Amino acid sequence: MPELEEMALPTSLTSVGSLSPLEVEEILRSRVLLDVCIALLVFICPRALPLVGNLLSLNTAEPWLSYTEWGKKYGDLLYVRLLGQNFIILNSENIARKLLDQRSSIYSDRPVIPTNTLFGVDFSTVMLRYGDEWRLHRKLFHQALRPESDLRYREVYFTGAQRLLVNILEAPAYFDTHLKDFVASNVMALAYGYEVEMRDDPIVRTVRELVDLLTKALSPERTAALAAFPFLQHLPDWFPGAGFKRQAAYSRNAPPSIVADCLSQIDETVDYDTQEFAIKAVAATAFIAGYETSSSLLHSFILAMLLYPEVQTKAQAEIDRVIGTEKLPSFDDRLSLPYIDAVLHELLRWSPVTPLGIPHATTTDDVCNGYYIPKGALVIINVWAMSRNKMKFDDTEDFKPERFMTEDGKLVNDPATTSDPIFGLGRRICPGRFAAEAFLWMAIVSILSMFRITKAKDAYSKEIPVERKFTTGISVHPVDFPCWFISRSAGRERLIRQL
Ligand code: HEM
Repeated sequence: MPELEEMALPTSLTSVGSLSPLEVEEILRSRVLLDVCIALLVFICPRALPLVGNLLSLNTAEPWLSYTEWGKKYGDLLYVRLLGQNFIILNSENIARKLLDQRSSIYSDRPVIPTNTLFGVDFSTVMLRYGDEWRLHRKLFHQALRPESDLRYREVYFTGAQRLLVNILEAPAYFDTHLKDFVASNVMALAYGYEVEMRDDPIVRTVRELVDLLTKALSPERTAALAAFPFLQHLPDWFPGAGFKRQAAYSRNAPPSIVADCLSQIDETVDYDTQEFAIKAVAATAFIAGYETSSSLLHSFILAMLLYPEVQTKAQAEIDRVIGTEKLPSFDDRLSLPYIDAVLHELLRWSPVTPLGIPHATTTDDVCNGYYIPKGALVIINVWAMSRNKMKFDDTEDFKPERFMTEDGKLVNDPATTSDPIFGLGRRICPGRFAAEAFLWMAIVSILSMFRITKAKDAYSKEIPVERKFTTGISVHPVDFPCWFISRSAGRERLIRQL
């Protein structure tokens, strides 16, 4: 494989970790890093396609298991040069905070990834280069999704959770679809103030298919198929709300949403078109960025409850003790339910949905701990390794909410759930984190209050084993598994059936 020679480190750079071609190959076994690389690789050098084929044939099952090893083997900062592109991999939270938080003016760009343009999603906040357009997007997100705005959406999350429970009661085998619909309804409400139908909403279905396609698009083997879907370049027009034009007055009476908030704040005297395009883009991004990540986490939550029934029992005991067995939990109960918050925090740690974050890029050269980091380098946040930091957490593969509880049963406050590296770092940190953690909490507490989740049984009444397995890609999702939902409260069932 002669091309691998090119991956060796150039002597002009002070290498962070000096890797032999074999070691580089080992790192490339990670399918997720590969996903990032391939998109760039095909862009930088189309002739590299045969190499892409070779790399894809590597054994890539459970790639993140090796992410924890990188730090141990190569240190906190790892440098890989691949076909002319510099990759810096941050393996520890300390170093990541030092660079991305404290030197955020250098580390807040994004690499140019050709799939975005091909799929017509280059408008998305997530992949915008560091500059004025991105700043305008962040301002709009901040107006709509800052922590104080959360209160306005509580009713939406609560109603959505009740619908989720009804859907699971009626068609438990499709729980994954119901979880996705729950997330979709929240994100649609956040973005557009749009109230989705109880089940199988046509707009949600269309957008869900699109997001599925986009998630797959980031996987390298699909790159070749991109040119086949030029219609996706018209993506923003597919979204509800895209038809609005100069309706700022109308929006003031509309339900709260990103679009309504932004329209009501629009400055009609300056550059209206730029602002209007940014509002559409921000709303569409909210769906793309929030949907897959949040529904994957909820699917992982069900998996964790199956694999750790003792955690489920403890959480349900807390709910029944605090609110009784007849009432449905609401946000007013949150402070009295610390263990449920610990479950949420542990879920984020146990199942980092984007194990290598979303790559940042440097805007100028930098030096860190005596190492030279070049301008334009791709900066990968090894979230997986951070969540497996043995200095911070013991038994890292176990689901143990107790690690976020004090001995006297209080929640450990520091750090807050929303500052978990799963939401990224620095200026590009996820602006949807406050909303996401609120509606995830609502879903978790509602499901636990209503159902005992157990392993499914086969025709011989034998439990069907469940394993913790995830798909690969830039964001990961648990592989489908069967399970049963057993109603635990006739009183609660009556309440939600009144809907
Ligand atoms: C649990 C669910 C979620 C997770 C785990 C998550 C995770 C992330 C991560 C890792 C990033 C990249 C941060 C970085 O570059 O350092 C990100 C960016 C982003 N997320 Fe989220 N996210 C979630 C939910 C949401 C929701 C619900 C929304 C919107 C309503 C949202 C909107 C965004 C946007 C707009 C960006 C791009 C920020 C930028 O590039 O400046 N996310 N998210």
